[in-house]
Amino acid sequence: MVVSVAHLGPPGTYAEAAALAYVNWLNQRGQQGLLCPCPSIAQTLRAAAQGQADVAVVPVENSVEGSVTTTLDTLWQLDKLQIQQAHVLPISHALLSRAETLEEIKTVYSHPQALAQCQGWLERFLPSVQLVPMNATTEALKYLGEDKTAAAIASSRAAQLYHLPILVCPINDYPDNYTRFWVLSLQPSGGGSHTSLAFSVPANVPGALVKPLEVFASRGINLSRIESRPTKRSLGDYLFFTDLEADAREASVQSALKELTAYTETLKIFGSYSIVSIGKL
Ligand SMILES: O=C(O)C(=O)Cc1ccccc1
Repeated sequence: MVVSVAHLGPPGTYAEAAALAYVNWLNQRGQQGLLCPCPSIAQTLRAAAQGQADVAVVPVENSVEGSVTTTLDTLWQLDKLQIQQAHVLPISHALLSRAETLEEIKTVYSHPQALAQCQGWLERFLPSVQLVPMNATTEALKYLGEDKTAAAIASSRAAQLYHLPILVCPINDYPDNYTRFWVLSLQPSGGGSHTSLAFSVPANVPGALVKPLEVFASRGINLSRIESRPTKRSLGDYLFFTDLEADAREASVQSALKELTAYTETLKIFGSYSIVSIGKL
């Protein structure tokens, strides 16, 4: 069987690199993967949720810029996708352009995460350019051939794919720049070292968050991340995305999740999975 793997396109994105890492992992187990580029992160997740692709590979968190909020918000809405794996990828950004010098550049295109991860470099070396956010780091690359005043922030792999010169690399503000990607599908997750879930609390009262957290603390279950997102119902009303350093099949986690339902309004469990690291770490 060929596994179709939806990811943020056009080809050459960091999400595609993560999807390729997953396809490699499949190949080592005698399976084939087929890459399916999608126009946005939300559409990537929907492709898997609606069965147009077998799995979706999406960025979820960056070590410098934090959460990829579209991923968290779409996952909460879609409900039924389960995390199969996490991949951690080192991210090295390059400035791609047909310009010969930095002085010629008037516009820089990229994904908002990439623009944010290079903001210090951009302020220092290109303080007057117009920064244009795109759906993906590679979205503007096909236009760079015609316009010498345009540049884009993307990977060196993207530069090769689109036959574009690299003017400067790396340009990310922090050398230790990593992004975590999730591989999700409609299949039940296979278990592993981490469990991700999200919940809303019944009322905005003192202790509304302490109680759910105590459920884990009292059982010695470590949380590796907690991230709040607006419920979009009213100002100050939040969802809490939480990662546990434990497998949901462990008895202590099972009993914690059972108790948690008493202190939460809606609880969604996105599954237990292992983390695969790629490249230098
Ligand atoms: O646009 C891309 O290439 C993506 O995969 C999104 C992204 C952007 C910057 C860092 C990590 C992921």
